[in-house]
Order: sequence, then structure tokens, then C-alpha cells
Amino acid sequence: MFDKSTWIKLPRNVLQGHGVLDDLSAAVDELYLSGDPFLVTSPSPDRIAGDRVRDQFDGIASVSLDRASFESVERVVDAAREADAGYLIALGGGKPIDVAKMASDRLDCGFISVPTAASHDGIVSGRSSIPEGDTRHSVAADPPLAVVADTELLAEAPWELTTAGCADIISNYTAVKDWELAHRLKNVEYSEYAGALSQMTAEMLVGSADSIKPGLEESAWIVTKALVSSGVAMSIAGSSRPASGAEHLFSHQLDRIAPGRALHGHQVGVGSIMTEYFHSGARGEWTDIRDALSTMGAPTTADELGIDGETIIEALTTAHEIRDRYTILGNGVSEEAAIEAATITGVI
Ligand SMILES: NC(=O)C1=CN([C@@H]2O[C@H](COP(=O)(O)OP(=O)(O)OC[C@H]3O[C@@H](n4cnc5c(N)ncnc54)[C@H](OP(=O)(O)O)[C@@H]3O)[C@@H](O)[C@H]2O)C=CC1
Ligand SMILES: O=C(CO)COP(=O)(O)O
Ligand SMILES: [Zn+2]
Repeated sequence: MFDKSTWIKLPRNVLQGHGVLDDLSAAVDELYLSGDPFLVTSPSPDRIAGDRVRDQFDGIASVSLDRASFESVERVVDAAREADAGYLIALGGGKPIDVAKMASDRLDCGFISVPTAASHDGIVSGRSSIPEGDTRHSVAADPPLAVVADTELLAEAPWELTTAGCADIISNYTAVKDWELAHRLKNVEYSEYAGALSQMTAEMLVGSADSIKPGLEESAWIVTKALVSSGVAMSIAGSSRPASGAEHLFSHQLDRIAPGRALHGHQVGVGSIMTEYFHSGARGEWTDIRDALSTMGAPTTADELGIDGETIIEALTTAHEIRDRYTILGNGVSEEAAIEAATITGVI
């Protein structure tokens, strides 16, 4: 008997382009949602674009968050229940979007993603990444019902947020290699479609590197398109595997031991240089990853991340512990091997 089945959840409306924030209420109308919206945001996005949302949803209740945590999720759940909200609108970077994603899961309602930073592919995906104590939970949730990505707004965000988004996409190269490896060695389920889409997304971004420059709205357009495509790959896979391998384990571990020093995308980019070295050796493709990052203005060294070499080595040697996900790090790399990889690749 044929017993395979799959359920792919994707955003229904994806609006991307100059000024599309003003089409938010039209995009919402199209979804036939019932009840009132509730706005989840954080201080800078609220200051920059909160009123443009409020202008479209008269009297909308809101919460502004300082950090992403399970406490913040509870705060949103309580406030949205009190406001008797029918759905959530998340306006901001990964922080409000991840929290709204989890809160909407708890409330059993939909949410709309309105990114103000093209900083990583979580703005589109069905995964929430929330730190807690010594660990980080990558929680499955539904993806947004709609994504409204205004390139005018995204282009005005601090440039490093966009280069972080670029690096998160470039890291798809090593994430896919790790996924294939786990498939071969551990029989982890692999999706050819999701793997190919994720890799193609990285290739297309790198192919457009010359058009990715500060002050160019086209850059925000290219990066957002890639983030959407990477989010779709994760939705097809039903896991973050196509976009999260050993380089993400390294970054999650850095978040734990050196919190708040560098952006997610920048950390995974530097991680990707080193994990590519583990995959293909000294003459391998790590130089391509480093050069692509550097062309887009993303960090390629510990110094540029603002993190010391010792911390890099600690994160690299302990990254495999953070989560049950088989990667090129296997059961852990030795300190000597980590130092060699970080030194040869010029990370430290
Ligand atoms: N679900 C997933 O797959 C993933 C989730 N994440 C999660 O996302 C979070 C990190 O994402 P990130 O987007 O970097 O985080 P934030 O939402 O914290 O945004 C980063 C910074 O940029 C500011 N900001 C956002 N938009 C603008 C803008 N247009 N202009 C000026 N400043 C702006 C924010 O301000 P303010 O401080 O005022 O909010 C914040 O200081 C973490 O919580 C992480 O766990 C990360 C990767 C993947
Ligand atoms: O950041 C992600 C993909 O780019 C999500 O990855 P995690 O599942 O490791 O949180
Ligand atoms: Zn990522």
C-alpha cells in the first residue's frame, strides 16, 4: 500500500515591492479572516512604521516587545486574548515575527508577517527560534498567512540587517550539504525539491551580488525574494533543514555563550565558511563562501563579528550539543581541528 503523505503550509499572499505596506489591509481582506487584528511589534519598527499600520486598522490594540522569549509569547497571548483578537500582525525584525508566530500557534489564529528588516528567512518560514536558558528552541509553527515586504522600508533599515539576510541565504550551501550528509549517514528524510530550491536560492543571490549595495532599493528586493524562497524551501521540507545546518548550530551556540554580540545571519555566514572547510578541505569551496560574504559586506572573521577567537573555538567544538541534528560536526570536532579550520579559513 502507498502510505506517503505530505502537508505543505505556505503563505497565501506574498506582497513585495515599493510602498506595499499601504496595501496591508487589502492583503488582509483577501484572507477572509474574522475578528480584529492585534499588532505585535518592537520599539524601532513601531516608531518607523507603526502608524502606517494603525492608519489602516482603526483602533488596533498592540504590544511592543523588547526581546524574544517565552515570556514575550505569553505576554502577547494574554494581551491578544484580552483584546479578543482574531489574528495577529507582526511588524518588525525576527523578534516580533517569531513571537507572533508562536503566539498565533497558541491562540490558534493566523498571523501576517510585515518585516521591517530583511535580516533572515524566519520572516517567511514556519519556524520560531526562541532562546531559553542554555538552549534554543526551534519550534514548528504555521508560516504567516501573508507576507507584506515593503522594499522602500526594508531599504532604509540599517545596512547590516540586509547583509545579515544575505549571509543567512549563503549559509544554505552548507545547510544543504549537511542535510544530504545526514540523509546518507543517518537516513534522515531528504526532499530533493526543498534541497534544490534552497541551493538555487543561494546561487541566485550570489549571482546578483553586484546589485546588492547600500542605498539601492533593488538590493532589498533581491534579498527579500531570496528570503521568501528559502522560507518556502523550509515549508516544503516541513523542517528548517534546507536552511539550517552546522553553521546554524555554531551560531545558536554563540547566542548562548556570547549573546547579543552579532546578528544571526552574520554568525551563520562565518560558521558556513568553517563548516564548508570541514566538508571539502583546504582547497574546497570555503573561499567561494567567504568571497560571496565579503562582496556583500557581511563579516568573514571573528574580529568583524566582534567576537574573540577563544569564543569562536568554544562555539565550534560544542555546537553539536545544542540540538539533535546530525551535521558535518558529527559528535563534535576536537579543539585542535577547530583551531586549524578557523585559522586556515582566516576566521581567527
Ligand atoms: N524563525 C527563524 O527561523 C529565525 C528566527 N530568528 C530570531 O529572530 C531574532 C533576530 O532577528 P533580527 O531581525 O535580527 O532581530 P530584531 O527583531 O531584534 O531586529 C534587530 C534590530 O533591528 C532593529 N530594527 C528592525 N527593523 C528596523 C528598521 N527598519 N530600522 C531600524 N532598526 C530596525 C530592531 O529594533 P528594536 O530593538 O527596537 O526591535 C533591533 O534592534 C532572534 O530572536 C532570533 O532568535 C533568527 C533567525 C531565524
Ligand atoms: O535560521 C533558520 C534558517 O535560516 C532557522 O533555523 P533553526 O531551525 O536552526 O532555528
Ligand atoms: Zn538562519
